[in-house]
Amino acid sequence: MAGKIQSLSVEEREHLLPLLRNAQWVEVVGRDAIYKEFIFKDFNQAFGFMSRVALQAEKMDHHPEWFNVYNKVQITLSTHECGGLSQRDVTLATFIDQASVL
Ligand SMILES: C[C@H](O)[C@H](O)[C@H]1CNC2=NC(N)=NC(=O)C2=N1
Repeated sequence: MAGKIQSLSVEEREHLLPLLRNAQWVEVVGRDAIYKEFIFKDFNQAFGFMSRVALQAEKMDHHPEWFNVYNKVQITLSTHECGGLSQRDVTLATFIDQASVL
């Protein structure tokens, strides 16, 4: 197994959280996690997006918590291993944003 995943440091948070907020990710209240809602034209678009994210999540071995109804996909990212936000969440969030506009 790879080394322990580190929670984001205070300095990393000061740098990264404003970037995530600019991209409409919000910090979850009461939990060290980020959340964003995506709305698509229809279920087909939403599920295509989810398929792209699923393949990447498997590659990264880092998986979103998500909820889908029809054209809506709500996603929460956090790293269980460190009990909060890690660089992996930032990397996956960036991928997810790119995958949402394909
Ligand atoms: C055993 C497996 O590698 C771990 O449970 C992985 C899988 N996917 C994961 N996904 C997320 N979001 N956080 C984790 O800590 C995590 N750990």
